[in-house]
Order: sequence, then structure tokens, then C-alpha cells
Amino acid sequence: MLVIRRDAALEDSLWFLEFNTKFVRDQRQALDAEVVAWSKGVIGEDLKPVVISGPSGVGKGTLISKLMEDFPTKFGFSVSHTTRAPRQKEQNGVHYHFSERSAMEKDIKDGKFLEFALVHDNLYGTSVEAVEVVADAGKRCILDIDVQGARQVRASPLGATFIFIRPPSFAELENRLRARGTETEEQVQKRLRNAKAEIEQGLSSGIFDHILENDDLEECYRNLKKLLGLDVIPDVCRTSQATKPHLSMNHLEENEDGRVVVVDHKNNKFALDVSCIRGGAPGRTRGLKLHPLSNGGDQTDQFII
Ligand SMILES: Nc1nc2c(ncn2[C@@H]2O[C@H](COP(=O)(O)OP(=O)(O)O)[C@@H](O)[C@H]2O)c(=O)[nH]1
Ligand SMILES: Nc1ncnc2c1ncn2[C@@H]1O[C@H](COP(=O)(O)OP(=O)(O)O)[C@@H](O)[C@H]1O
Repeated sequence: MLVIRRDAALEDSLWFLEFNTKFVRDQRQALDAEVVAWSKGVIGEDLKPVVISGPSGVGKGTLISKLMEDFPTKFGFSVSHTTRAPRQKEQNGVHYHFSERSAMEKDIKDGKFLEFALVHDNLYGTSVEAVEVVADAGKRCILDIDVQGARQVRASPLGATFIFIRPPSFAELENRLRARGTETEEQVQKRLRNAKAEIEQGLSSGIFDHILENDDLEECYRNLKKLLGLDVIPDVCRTSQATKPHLSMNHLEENEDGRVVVVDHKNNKFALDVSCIRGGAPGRTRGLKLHPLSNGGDQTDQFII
């Protein structure tokens, strides 16, 4: 059921009351109680997320940092939860949400995670919220997750691009992992043992759309940018001049053809198109469209739809 709040800004005006969606049914089963849920209506489609996997030490973090630094308006990092201890320079909420195992297990049980896996004896997972906040900011989400997690995301409705980063050799992987100096010898050994299986799966499972070798860092980064379509348009040129309509819903009409028409405070009219909505993540319903119908007088307004 679509509920439109009057006198609210656009971002906070469109809501769905869910009665029998998959999320509600799953929760009903998990909680053994009647459930309804509120979900925020979001205008437009989200950008296709990018899943990056590869063995520990191959250079995933380095490549992702470069991408985020060069294209800050385009990409947002999905901040995972983990039960592992923070490294010296890692910040809670930036690199990971460092969590207690019991709290994370409860959240997993409550359906708050898109995927999770036990990696090198610690629990890691991507919360639905971690991906949604990036999409809400209008950015393309990057997930740095292991192969088990990638397999789960592949099976989920999140239509992502999957990239596996491979090392030029096992010896070089070992060098990098040791040179990084963030793990104890025991942890390095564990990561190297797991790397063998991870590389095998990465190359043969069919999960990944692209396999990139990270030998020379700059060359690998160039190839990564190319397959993400970033070699053509520099970030600065993509800034749009358009502004979002400020819809403080003063009134609402319904046309003869059944379309919902909303009118903003400047008397601009929009048709609200719900034909392409897709639920999915708890708390968000995406794919709503607003089509401008008539302009209330201010000819200079442009709208992002
Ligand atoms: N499944 C899953 N794996 C994750 C997640 N976050 C990180 N990982 C993976 O966990 C592994 C260990 O990560 P980390 O402890 O940061 O070590 P690093 O890869 O050596 O930097 C890496 O393969 C990450 O890709 C997550 O949310 N889900
Ligand atoms: N192409 C490369 N050549 C040499 N060293 C690299 C290369 N890519 C990354 N590194 C280094 O290897 C180490 C591991 O990289 P990191 O990004 O932390 O890997 P991951 O996130 O996959 O565990 C870091 O010290 C990083 O500076």
C-alpha cells in the first residue's frame, strides 16, 4: 500500500506499508507473529553494485581505495560487519563495523544481512543497510567480500558485476601479505592456506564476470577502470546541473486514467509511476518514477527523474 505524507520533503514523503511481501513473510516465520513493515519509496533505479573478491593480500583494498579516491562522487564502499579485531589504522564504521559475535549472529537471524561467511575463523557480513545507504546517496556500491559471500550475492536479487582479482603468483601473494605486516605469522599461514582454495574457486566457479590479474598495480587499475566504463568520462564532467524537485505534498489528485498526480509547492504537477517498483531490501522500495506533467510557472526548473 502506497502512503504519501503531506507536507514532507520528497525524500521523506513516499512510503509503502508492506503486508505480504517476501520480507514480511520471512519475518512472520522467524518471529512466529503477525508482521507488517514500513518501507521508504525511493525514486529511480540504483546503480549496479560491484563485487570485488580475491585472496587476502592480492590488492583488493588498494585498488578500491584508488577508485574511491579518483571517483568520490561515483562510488561508495559497503562497510561490512566483522568479528575480527581492528588493525592499527582501521576505523570503526569506515573500514568495518567491528562487532560482537552474538550481536552479529542475532542480526543475521533477524534478516538484516544480505550475505555472511566465516572467513579465516571470523564472521564477516554485508548488512542490507550497508548497501542501501550507498544507493541512497546516488552512488555505485563496491563490496569487498570473499568468494562464499560473492556466491550468496550472486544468488540474491542484487544484480551486481562480479570481479575476481588474482595474484601473478602464489609467491608474490605471500610477499605482499608479509610486507603488509598487519597479521601475525599464524594468521599469515592461515590466509595463505585459504588463498589456495579461494583462487581455485574464483577461477572455476563461474560466479565472476571478470578476472583481473594484479601484477603491475597501475596496469590492473587501468583494466579495472576500463571494465567499469570509467576510462571515457572523467568524474568532474558527470556532475549534473539539474536539481531535485522539492515536493512538499500540498495536494494529491487522481486522474481519470488512475495515475496518481502529485503537486508541489510551486504548483508543478508530476505523475507518480509505480509500474516498475521492486521491493527487496527491507526498508526500501526502489524504482518509483516521477514524470513531470506541467510546469507551475518557473521555467528555469529542471528535474532529475
Ligand atoms: N563474505 C564476506 N566477506 C568479507 C566481508 N568483508 C570482508 N570480507 C572478506 O574477508 C576477507 C578478510 O578480510 P580482511 O580481514 O579485511 O583481510 P584482507 O582481505 O587481508 O585485507 C577478505 O577476503 C574480504 O574480502 C563481508 O562482508 N562478507
Ligand atoms: N600490484 C601490486 N604490486 C605490489 N604490491 C601491491 C600491489 N597491489 C597491492 N600491493 C600491496 O600488497 C599489500 C596487500 O594489498 P591489500 O590491498 O591490503 O590486499 P587485500 O585487500 O586484497 O588483502 C599491500 O601492502 C599493498 O600495498
